[in-house]
Amino acid sequence: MGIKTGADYINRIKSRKPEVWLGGRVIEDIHNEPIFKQPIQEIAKLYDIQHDPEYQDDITHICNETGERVNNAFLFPKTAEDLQKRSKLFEVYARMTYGLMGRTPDFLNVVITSMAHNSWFLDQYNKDWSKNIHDYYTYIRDNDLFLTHAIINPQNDRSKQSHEQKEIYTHLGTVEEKEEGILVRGAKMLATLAPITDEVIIYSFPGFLPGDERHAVAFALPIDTPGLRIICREPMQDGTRSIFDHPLASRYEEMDALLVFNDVLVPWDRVFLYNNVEAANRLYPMTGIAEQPAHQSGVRGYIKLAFAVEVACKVADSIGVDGFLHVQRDLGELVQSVEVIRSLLRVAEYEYAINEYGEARPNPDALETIRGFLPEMYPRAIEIIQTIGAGGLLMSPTEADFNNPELRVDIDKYYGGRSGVTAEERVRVFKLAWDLCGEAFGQRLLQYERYYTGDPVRKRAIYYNKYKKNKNKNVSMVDEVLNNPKHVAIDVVNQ
Ligand SMILES: Cc1cc2nc3c(=O)[nH]c(=O)nc-3n(C[C@H](O)[C@H](O)[C@H](O)COP(=O)(O)OP(=O)(O)OC[C@H]3O[C@@H](n4cnc5c(N)ncnc54)[C@H](O)[C@@H]3O)c2cc1C
Ligand SMILES: O=C(O)Cc1ccc(O)c(O)c1
Repeated sequence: MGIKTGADYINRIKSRKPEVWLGGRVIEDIHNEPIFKQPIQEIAKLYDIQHDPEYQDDITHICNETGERVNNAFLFPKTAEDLQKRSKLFEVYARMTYGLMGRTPDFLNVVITSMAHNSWFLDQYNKDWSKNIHDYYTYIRDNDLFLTHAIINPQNDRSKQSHEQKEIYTHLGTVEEKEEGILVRGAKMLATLAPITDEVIIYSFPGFLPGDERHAVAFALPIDTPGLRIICREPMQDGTRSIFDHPLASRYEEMDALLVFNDVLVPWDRVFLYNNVEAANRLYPMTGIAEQPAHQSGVRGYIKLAFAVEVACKVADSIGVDGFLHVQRDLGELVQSVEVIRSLLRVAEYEYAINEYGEARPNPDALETIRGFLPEMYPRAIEIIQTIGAGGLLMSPTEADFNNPELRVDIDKYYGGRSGVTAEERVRVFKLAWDLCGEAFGQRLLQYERYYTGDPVRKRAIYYNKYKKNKNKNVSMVDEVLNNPKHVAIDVVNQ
């Protein structure tokens, strides 16, 4: 067992019956639901290219343990070469989806790999937990499964801890221990792509306090486990819009969902952490599940930013405005922002460190800096597309208009771009741009970039506080220039 095909993935979707709610109804046939059809095809492509000689060596390897070919997301990174192999996988998957799908299978498969690789951490608390994550890693690696995750509590009252919410099981928590496992109840968000995945893993960002014990759990389950209800947000498209009119929104929408656990049984062998506030708070910082997937996020974000920047340049060129100085200034800024992220990724990959457990981790400062700046650079790219495209972004005729011969003459005349750019060429670029910068689809992509890795405000504050702590340990240049006699300047004024 090892790499699977797109058809294998689609067959798994067909055989599962998760309880998915969308627009007030239960979706009986996920595979044939128009809203999910195209995204399923996009994920299937990622499975298929594992078998394509053009990509295979870049994104898969032979597993030492089984001798089977498996995806590079399952590699325990021990060397710089391993990090490069992973980076190549992230880049190939991101290029296939233009960085617009954030939670392709590589993301969570890297999370699971990282947890399993660092199972020494769980060992300190409970040997069963570390065995469970190892077995789970082997299971998803060998069956090449696709996961979603939900690590945030629903936004009820953020001024209170989980155990202080109005009702005790608003945030997901353990109800009781059973012979077969633990019974869990309550909700967790925001599970991207949940309806079209195989499994879900639950863990949490740190933030538990004493009293939150019942909420301090981590586990994984099949997505169609009885009692697990998936409530989808309103779709950004209806699944019937044409690729001509919505070249991106018609293909790359990632559904997001709230997960409600109605007394769901988690078998003991799927429990990775339970009833332990300290372990739950340390899981994220200690098991590499911040840095390793942040490498994926960084590469994917780089491709998405580069794509948006190319769209901005094409919009400007197609209507002949890129000769104006202020437009060149804005486009130059965007091209440089792509270079900043590309350079940070190189630092992350080349200035890696091997920890005492033999795991290679990309440079965390470079990754954290990407996390800090992408949520500013990507919205800026979108804003620049909006200001360069201006009114024209709203004025594109539809595919049906193009197909009507009575209108076509006017369309060809009045919708053409600068010399050499036909009406169809210009309109197609503008429709692409509108999907990114105007449509609800594009607004979600923006929101994703701001929040996929947590609240950017608190992330920056945490980073600053870490810097301050380390800075105090090192020699301060300011103290040195003021106090070190070797560096004190001769006081020429008073001499
Ligand atoms: C499109 C999209 C897809 C996502 N996909 C996933 C996914 O697949 N899986 C997953 O688990 N998560 C996913 N996330 C969720 C993501 O992890 C959260 O959005 C993120 O952690 C922020 O949490 P929140 O949205 O609950 O915002 P909140 O934490 O509620 O923040 C709301 C506002 O209040 C402020 N605030 C709240 N609490 C505090 C505090 N204690 N101190 C100071 N300020 C505070 C914040 O600064 C912010 O301005 C996704 C998010 C988006 C937007
Ligand atoms: O922080 C990152 O950039 C990567 C990331 C995002 C969301 C997660 O759930 C996670 O474990 C890691």
